[in-house]
Amino acid sequence: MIRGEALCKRFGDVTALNPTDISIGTGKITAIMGGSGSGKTTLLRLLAGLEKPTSGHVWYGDEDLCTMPVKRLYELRESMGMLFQYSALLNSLNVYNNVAFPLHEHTELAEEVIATMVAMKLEQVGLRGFEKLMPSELSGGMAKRVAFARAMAMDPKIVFFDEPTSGLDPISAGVISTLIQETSRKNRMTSVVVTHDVAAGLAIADHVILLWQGSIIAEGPPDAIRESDDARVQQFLQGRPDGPIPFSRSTTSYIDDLTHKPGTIRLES
Ligand SMILES: Nc1ncnc2c1ncn2[C@@H]1O[C@H](COP(=O)(O)OP(=O)(O)OP(=O)(O)O)[C@@H](O)[C@H]1O
Repeated sequence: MIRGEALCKRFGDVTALNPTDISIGTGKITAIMGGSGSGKTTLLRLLAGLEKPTSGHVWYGDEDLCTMPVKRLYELRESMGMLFQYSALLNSLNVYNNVAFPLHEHTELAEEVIATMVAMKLEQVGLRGFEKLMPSELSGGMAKRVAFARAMAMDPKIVFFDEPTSGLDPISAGVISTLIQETSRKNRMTSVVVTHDVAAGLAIADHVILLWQGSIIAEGPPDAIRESDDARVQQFLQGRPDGPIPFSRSTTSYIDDLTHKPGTIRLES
């Protein structure tokens, strides 16, 4: 179980995440959803230990990620996989070496063992036989699948996915969602998925967390979220432009900005 306790993150004047308590169930898929700028990626990065909270704790069992020695953090990272929005493949390495990268970095395994493991991971994502291609020769969907294979290379216990389906056509997005779901179930893997894709999030998750302006406004199993009577939740689920969630995030008066009143944005002269 991963547990965020009073987790809070501020960037200067911006509060990305208000103090938040959150539990991520072991072996479950948790989808973190919410509008743009609601704090999803910030929460994911805090849970993965990629960002330090302004205050609060991230507990992995009884160990606090935020205060543990760096050596222990690196050990823990070896049991984590990450798949980011922009695949982040290493451009100078072919598909084989991209997938093998964590195995080369973190293990002493013989190359033939690594080759077997890479073949298994590429088979899982339907790309066995594409080992020699370079990232520049892959479509967006293929690159995501290679990134998925790489994230799975070390058979992680926990995987963090940040917008795994963004920018993909519906079929490629469906392939990635199915891979997340099947791999999580088969390997009893803990998955945390940040997504804008409401349908995919609700379809694959065991538990959904819905954020708005840095706070959790709803959480629970997908059915409970679907049936929520919170107007903000329904506006988000239905993708309606009008409702309690405003389109504009500006806090200053438009007229004041246009007339350059003191305290509003000014152009450099
Ligand atoms: N490194 C940073 N420096 C300053 N502000 C940041 C930084 N990262 C995030 N923020 C701010 O924190 C808030 C939450 O950002 P975050 O990226 O977590 O939102 P999000 O829900 O993932 O948005 P999106 O879906 O658009 O990616 C936003 O107002 C954003 O501008």
